[in-house]
Amino acid sequence: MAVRLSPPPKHTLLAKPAPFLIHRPSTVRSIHRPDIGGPLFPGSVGVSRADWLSTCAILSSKAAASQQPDNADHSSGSADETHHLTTVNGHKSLDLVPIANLPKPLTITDLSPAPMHGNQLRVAYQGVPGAYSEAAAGKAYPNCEAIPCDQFEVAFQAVELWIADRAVLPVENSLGGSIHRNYDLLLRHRLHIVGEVQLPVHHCLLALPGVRKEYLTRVISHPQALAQCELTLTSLGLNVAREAFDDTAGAAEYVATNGLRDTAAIASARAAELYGLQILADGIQDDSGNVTRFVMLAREPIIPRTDRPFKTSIVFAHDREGTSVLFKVLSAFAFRNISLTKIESRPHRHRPIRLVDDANVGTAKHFEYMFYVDFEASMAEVRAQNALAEIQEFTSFLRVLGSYPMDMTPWMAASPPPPPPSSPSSSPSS
Ligand SMILES: O=C(O)C(=O)C[C@]1(C(=O)O)C=C[C@@H](O)C=C1
Repeated sequence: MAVRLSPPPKHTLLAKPAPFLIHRPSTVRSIHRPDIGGPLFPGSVGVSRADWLSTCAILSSKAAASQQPDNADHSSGSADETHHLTTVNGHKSLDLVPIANLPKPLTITDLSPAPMHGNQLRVAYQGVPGAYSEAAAGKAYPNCEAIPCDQFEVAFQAVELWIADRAVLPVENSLGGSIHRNYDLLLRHRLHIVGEVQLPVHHCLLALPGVRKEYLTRVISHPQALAQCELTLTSLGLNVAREAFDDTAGAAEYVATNGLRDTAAIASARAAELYGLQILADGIQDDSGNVTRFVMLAREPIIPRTDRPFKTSIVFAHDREGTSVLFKVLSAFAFRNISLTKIESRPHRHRPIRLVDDANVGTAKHFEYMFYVDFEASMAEVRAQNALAEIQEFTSFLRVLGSYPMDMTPWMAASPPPPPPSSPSSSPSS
């Protein structure tokens, strides 16, 4: 059963910010922890699971101590965030399309006690079967049972409530940039990043059989997919409106179930197969090397190691005037020869604006940010521990989101997609 949170619009680009609040009083600065008998980051390389868990817990507790509860938001954020669009049920469907057999995405109201399951790993993703996120789940966890969820938020909660064991969620695309919604949700929820997977994304223009490009008046898809194909759509000479949809495969399903002959969807070849659509154009992403990076989330962190390349993701905020804090943070990595692979800033929802009073020139309004940084080192390395210990001295909030193996799989633009994982209705759990 798929009961939805609220009757959502079919498509939207409107943003409603998620009002999460997070702040730690600036007095909590010391890295010396008498309660654990020493410094936060012990200088030993081989951390035990208990050490690592307590390190995470300590960092997390700083956030938890000052985080204000907020359950009010279940809606979408900015244009490249997820939107509350419904998949289309109960509409006329094509005879050839076995859509009724496909699993329906989980919704907030489905998040009740975990169902019985076998020993197959259950992996939550956002979207419906045929979404790139489903393929990413299959690449991250071959042979998993992929569980579709209608929103990113639901995928987080599915893991927290033991309905799923893992979630695999997109965080950035090489053309479209960051998926901001998931950055915000990483902070609001308590899951740990335990891995990453990079998926080549090969888009197709899909329409009902017999439909020609000239018939099209609109193209629907996930905002990221629309952004990734913008130039190609124009060069194809399509004079069409672009409309945002919850996920690429959901857009394909919508075209199919509603018999729309003036609308095409941007989605995967697998979505074409699942929903009985024809491929009008193949490889329409603006760059053949288009790739989306997904993170794997779990309730427990993994023990960081040093025997293979690791990446660590952190988020921090500071409450000091001036510009030097960011410089100091970056220096803490640079001095230790630690490469950063990503830096992202998001509004500091608790204190988005700081007024700086300058008697001579008026009142300046500075925006405040949460900074997300990924760096190439394992938390089992002393240099990473020392870098974070130093950073904690001049930040007001610091949390390790995860320390996890880097995705080192060789990647070629033309490589075939991984085989799809099984889904609840297509293969019984063992
Ligand atoms: O809509 C899908 O198929 C998704 O899996 C989502 C998503 C995204 O959020 O960026 C994932 C990969 C592609 O970059 C396009 C869309």
